[in-house]
Amino acid sequence: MNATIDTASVEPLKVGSHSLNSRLIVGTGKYSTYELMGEALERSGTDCITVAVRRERLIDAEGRNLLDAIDTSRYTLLPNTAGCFSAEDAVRVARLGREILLGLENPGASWVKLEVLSDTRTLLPDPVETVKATEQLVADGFEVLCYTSDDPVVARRLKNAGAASVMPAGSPIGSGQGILNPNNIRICLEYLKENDPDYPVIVDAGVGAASDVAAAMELGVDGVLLNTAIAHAQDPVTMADAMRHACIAGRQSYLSGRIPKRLYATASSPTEGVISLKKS
Ligand SMILES: CC(=O)[C@@H](O)[C@H](O)COP(=O)(O)O
Repeated sequence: MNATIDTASVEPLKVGSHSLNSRLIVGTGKYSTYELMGEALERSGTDCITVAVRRERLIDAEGRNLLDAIDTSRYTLLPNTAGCFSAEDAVRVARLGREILLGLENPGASWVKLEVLSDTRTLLPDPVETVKATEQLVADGFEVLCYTSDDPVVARRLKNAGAASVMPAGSPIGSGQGILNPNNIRICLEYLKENDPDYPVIVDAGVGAASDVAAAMELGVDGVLLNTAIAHAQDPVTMADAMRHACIAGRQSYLSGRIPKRLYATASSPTEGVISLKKS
């Protein structure tokens, strides 16, 4: 199956100096085998995949390097700082990721997905450390994509700190709860796109099913980043396909302009000039 056909029907996603054909960014963790991961990534139609830079995520139990299992000429890699709990740690890991990707001559060397977590139970982002790390990484020349909560005030701070994209969570990482607070995402969009309609806002984390991706895209976000919903699906490859369709459908639906919701019905066929039955 050719996974590139549908992506032509939506405009590219622009983030900093990068232009992506698919609006879906897919993670590389949690797959039972590298082979399954490769097939799912291909079927998702993505051209951008995110990779955790920490050694324990790059090298598996058999000593195989994740990057050897990926066709790095096909995807833009987005290194991420998963597993970091302080700005200092995240900045160090981001720099390490840049060195690795420079070695691979992958365009992903210029950017980083910043995750600075507060604790292992919730994996919620630490807003103070995230802002601090963003400032340092921007000063160091990175294009920073910030994983954050759906708090609009923090989202605005991150943009003001120079983030190339702000990525509010739909719900906690790996929880599969979908978009818990669409109104907060709406306010994030309003704050972040004020005077800057092309500023990229990407929902990152919490997706459980394809309908969550479509719902996020219909809110007007520019893309979705997800991992667990594909990797832990009973059939990851078919779920990847569903995610691809949902992302495109959600974007098209958003751009088409939905009808307003009404309390009462409006008839689908004309009520005027019809050889009429008696009105009751
Ligand atoms: C892969 C990655 O970067 C995750 O930390 C990300 O936030 C995705 O979350 P889900 O696994 O909930 O899709």
